[in-house]
Amino acid sequence: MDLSGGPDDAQAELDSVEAELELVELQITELMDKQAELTSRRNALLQQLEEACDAAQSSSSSSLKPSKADHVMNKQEMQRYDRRDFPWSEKVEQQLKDSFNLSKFRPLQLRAINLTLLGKDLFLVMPTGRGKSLCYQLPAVCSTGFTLVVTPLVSLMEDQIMYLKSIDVSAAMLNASINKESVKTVMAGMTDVKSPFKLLYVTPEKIAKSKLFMSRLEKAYNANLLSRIAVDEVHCCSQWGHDFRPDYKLLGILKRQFPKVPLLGITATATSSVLKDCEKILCVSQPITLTSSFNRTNLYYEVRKKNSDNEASISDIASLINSKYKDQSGIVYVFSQKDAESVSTELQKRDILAYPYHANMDPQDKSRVHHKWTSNKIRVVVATVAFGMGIDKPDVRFVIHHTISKSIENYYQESGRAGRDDHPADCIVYFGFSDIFRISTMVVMENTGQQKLLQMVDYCQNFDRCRRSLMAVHFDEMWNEEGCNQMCDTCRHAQDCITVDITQHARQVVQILELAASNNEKMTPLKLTDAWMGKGPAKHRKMIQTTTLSRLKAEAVIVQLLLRGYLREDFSFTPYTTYIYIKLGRKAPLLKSQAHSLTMKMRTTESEPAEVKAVSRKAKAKEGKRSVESARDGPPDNKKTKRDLP
Ligand SMILES: Nc1ncnc2c1ncn2[C@H]1C[C@H](O)[C@@H](COP(=O)(O)OP(=O)(O)OP(=O)(O)O)O1
Ligand SMILES: [Mg+2]
Ligand SMILES: [Zn+2]
Repeated sequence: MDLSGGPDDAQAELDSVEAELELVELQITELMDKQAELTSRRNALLQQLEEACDAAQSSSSSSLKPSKADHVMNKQEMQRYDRRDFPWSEKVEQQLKDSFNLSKFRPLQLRAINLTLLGKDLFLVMPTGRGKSLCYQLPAVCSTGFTLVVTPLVSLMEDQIMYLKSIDVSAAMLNASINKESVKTVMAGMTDVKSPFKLLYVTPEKIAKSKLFMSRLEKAYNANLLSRIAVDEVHCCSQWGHDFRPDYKLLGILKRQFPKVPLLGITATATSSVLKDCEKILCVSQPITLTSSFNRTNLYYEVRKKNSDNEASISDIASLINSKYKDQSGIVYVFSQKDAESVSTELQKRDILAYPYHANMDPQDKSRVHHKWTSNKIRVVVATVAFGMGIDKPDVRFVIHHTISKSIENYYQESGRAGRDDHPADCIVYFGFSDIFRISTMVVMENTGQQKLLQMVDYCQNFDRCRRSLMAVHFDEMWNEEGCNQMCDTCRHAQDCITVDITQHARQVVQILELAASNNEKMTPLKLTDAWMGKGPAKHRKMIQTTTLSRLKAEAVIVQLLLRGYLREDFSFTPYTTYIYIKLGRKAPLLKSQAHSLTMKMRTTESEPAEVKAVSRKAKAKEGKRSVESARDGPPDNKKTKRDLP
């Protein structure tokens, strides 16, 4: 080894080699991520092709195929459970009309009902508002004994019991608000061969904590009176589901103690990995999973930029409600209880009959608001997520998010309150930069909280892909772009979007953060944007290149850099609050390479500052070969600023 230049030179070269190695490793990681993404896409397509071939073969050949296990049946094999010649079919049809006053089944309902009546364990994944409850209510009415229904919320139970009473189906519930006398009556009814109720609703806590209840269940089981177990909102079993509830974890006892009773797990929002987890927790082996498309075809999805001025943002919402949705019923979702109070007051000031709803209100006040809204005495409920599962008003014409949801699953559930009568309805999110960080501090403790929030941000920041296609990813669904039918803003306004080169912008942001780090200064998202826009302290302005992008665009670039890993959030906890700072992400060093370039999609509807240039096809083709010259393509030197970075 030649150390003739002395140890200092060697050290300097070693540093530079190490820096370069780090860069190469990053590039390899990026390529490997891309490879994983493409491989998974290829596998999904191969599976789709295989299924299509299977289907073609089975319809063209009359010979019997070797029968597969039920839980891996393909679509054609599943169709035999849509028949109407089972021993119970006549009764099922009759009850559908006579008790439930419905004329026909919606997709998958009959299949689910036949499968559970055949005694199969079943997971049913169906979009919000599509009628999952019927899949256990109707079998309950057609079976001897009673169906045990596990439900996460007392309010859900009460709603269902109220509804069942109204159609003369006998149902009972056990929860903390039931008096001792009624508990006794219900417990006695569980083993009464005359079955005074067809459905018994309980919370998971009841099963986990009441030995008396478990012993009654056992008696009912031995007397063949426990006909079925339905676990509603089954995703609550899994830590990976968005509404995890610890007591759901103990429900495995049901299948272990009562193995002969068919179990029906129901949800609108479980991914396949969540379902696998639920399967383990509930101790069901290889249940049949019925999944209907998550797609609610009558819902129009749209994202709007939220005005950073609070008053103005509420005025935007109010004028929308007062014009497009005049006299119609809707929900405005907000971030906090405080927001629920203040936004509803502001909407009232603007002539909208709006009331707040949140977890901290008296139960009577909550049910009063719910009731008045259901009976159209008030038009708008301004609610936190407490107003969600089980809200079943058919004619909700709009669900507006004043603040983004904390995950796509949550958004799907919340927006799913709209249009349950199958008539068109709108789901609109107001997407604001500072809201991202408000929610971030709330979800920081959750294992996958940050990741899920960023997926929601990605949904909002996206301008070119169909909003439904982004949701499909979360429900493991293969998405065919035609399925949207122009029912989202990106499909409807696809032409309003261009690709812009943001490499130079990204470098400027990175430089600001490097400078801040060298001064031991922490940058909040607001401070970073201000500094970049030349609104920071004068001493900084001399040292950094400020941007001529509009604030909205500058924020969009920062969000994009966060989403792509060039920036990251960093949290600092005090006993009173959590602070959020922006730091360099793991991909930031890639920007050191002149060949590296970054693009993003932007809306053209807002006027474009000169330096954000659309990337032409030609330029894109050259992207791989970008060099020092293209780095000079950046913004013209801003007169106010001087480049003086270390
Ligand atoms: N076959 C049908 N025909 C017409 N309406 C139906 C049918 N089945 C159910 N419904 C109605 C009844 C309810 O008002 C509405 C929603 O049903 P429900 O069972 O509460 O939805 P869900 O449980 O799938 O939604 P969520 O996920 O929000 O709980 O649909
Ligand atoms: Mg339901
Ligand atoms: Zn679309």
